[in-house]
Amino acid sequence: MVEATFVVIGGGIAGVSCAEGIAFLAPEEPVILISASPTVKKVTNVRNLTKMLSRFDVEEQPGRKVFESCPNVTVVHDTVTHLDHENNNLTLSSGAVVKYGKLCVCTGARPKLIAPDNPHVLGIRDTDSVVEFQRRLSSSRRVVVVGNGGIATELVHETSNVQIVWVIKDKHISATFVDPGAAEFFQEKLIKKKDDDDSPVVKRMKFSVDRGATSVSSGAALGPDWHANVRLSGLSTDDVTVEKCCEVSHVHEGDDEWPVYVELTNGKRVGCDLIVSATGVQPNVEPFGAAGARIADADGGLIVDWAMRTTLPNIYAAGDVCSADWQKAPHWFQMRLWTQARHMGTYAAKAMVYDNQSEPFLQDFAFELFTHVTKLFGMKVVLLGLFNGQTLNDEYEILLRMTRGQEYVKLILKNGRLQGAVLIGDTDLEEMCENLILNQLDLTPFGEDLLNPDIDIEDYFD
Ligand SMILES: Cc1cc2nc3c(=O)[nH]c(=O)nc-3n(C[C@H](O)[C@H](O)[C@H](O)COP(=O)(O)OP(=O)(O)OC[C@H]3O[C@@H](n4cnc5c(N)ncnc54)[C@H](O)[C@@H]3O)c2cc1C
Ligand SMILES: NC(=O)C1=CN([C@@H]2O[C@H](COP(=O)(O)OP(=O)(O)OC[C@H]3O[C@@H](n4cnc5c(N)ncnc54)[C@H](O)[C@@H]3O)[C@@H](O)[C@H]2O)C=CC1
Repeated sequence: MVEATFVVIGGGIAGVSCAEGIAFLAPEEPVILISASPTVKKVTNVRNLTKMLSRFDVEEQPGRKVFESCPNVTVVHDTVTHLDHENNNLTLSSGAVVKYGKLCVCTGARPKLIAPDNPHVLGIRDTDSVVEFQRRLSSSRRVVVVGNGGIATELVHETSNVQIVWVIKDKHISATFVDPGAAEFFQEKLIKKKDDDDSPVVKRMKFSVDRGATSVSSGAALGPDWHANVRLSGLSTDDVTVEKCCEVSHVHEGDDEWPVYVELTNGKRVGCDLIVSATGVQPNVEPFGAAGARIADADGGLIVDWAMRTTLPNIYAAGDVCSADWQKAPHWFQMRLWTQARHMGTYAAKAMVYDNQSEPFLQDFAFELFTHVTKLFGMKVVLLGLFNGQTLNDEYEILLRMTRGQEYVKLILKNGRLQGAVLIGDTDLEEMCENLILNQLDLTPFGEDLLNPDIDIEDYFD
């Protein structure tokens, strides 16, 4: 049996940030990081766009290299198969037993697939799954993409030479991140230009709305721009058909024409070579058995309090595997994203080191405001605060500014105060919006001038 004061499970962003944080705060204490993946994720090149909004790169590196400057951290490449929380120990697939003083579970999540046992259904999570997708796509004429979140949006934009049937539950595309107005704005962006092709490729969009319808592998999740160096190309010509307000009701065996068919709740039957299920994630809690299930919420995430503590003694959790269950700041909520995985991992380290010590510690400022920067359809997208009016029960006003093909700015206001913002394109408004959400200044005197491009509103607030 090996033993360490601190043990972290998971070599993704949350686990590595947690182990790095402990190594910094408690350099004399032994730390063991256990990762099922041979490489671990290292956050590099952090660029702060505002006080709270940052961008970074993620590199996959051997664990030894990532922690070469942290002699108290040992990286073990193995899989945890069992937790004995009464005796504070873990069993690994090699049979080894690791005893912990404090444990942080950062085992991430895996794709929640619509038909997990069907060989024609694929989920995207780690490098292996992308390689598999790339291989299968290269011999595909038509792919059905199910889901309307980040992965589906990226795939529809990034793949070429293939017919795509995009099956979404909602009335508009990319609904996880944007409203119908921004979705409309993006449709024009489906005219894309690929580096490997001199002429622009025009994506034709056909929409079909059924208004009556109601609406795996052990690697770490991919990093930013994961598709940048991967050629995702099929065997046909570009064509995207969006099937709105519907779901897949059945997956049927194929015939001479198509290897597989999906039946949709709008009554259509679509033949294809491959189905990508981009339908969200499911936290990895299986190794924690009945105890894990007891301390998880309905979505399967390990419930954590404001100090990232689960309800089991000495066990913390961070990143995609956990479900935040504390009195949240008015403009923050959880989404399973890498900035949150990083903040949670770093903050769990602080909680693990300082818990039970007389020195009190406060919750990190990162949990005051939801921030996310990403790219959708090749455009910069910044999401701040209650960007979709979350928790406001439709009691808010919207201020909108749009320049076709260039920018889309949506501000969410309640009682004259800014609650959230969607900033698409190079708007340069992120800092101002962040400040206005945090300080809750009454903006009523400005009216619509808040978004008047001829008035430099930032001068008022500096
Ligand atoms: C295709 C794709 C694109 C994405 N794009 C974005 C984006 O643009 N912006 C964004 O913010 N987020 C994005 N995300 C989400 C982001 O990647 C995740 O939220 C984040 O990486 C989660 O980090 P994590 O450390 O919690 O989990 P993971 O990265 O999943 O890491 C979990 C780790 O735990 C290990 N593990 C699991 N079980 C065990 C076990 N039993 N024993 C030992 N080790 C174990 C795994 O090997 C892995 O190392 C994307 C995700 C995907 C899949
Ligand atoms: N740019 C970004 O920020 C990106 C973030 N991600 C993150 O990676 C993770 C996985 O991404 P996604 O799978 O896109 O998850 P997601 O949670 O973003 O979206 C899931 C989508 O699937 C739909 N869905 C769920 N069950 C369905 C069903 N049975 N039939 C049809 N549709 C169904 C939901 O309505 C939703 O649109 C998420 O945590 C996501 O936030 C992924 C890619 C890019």
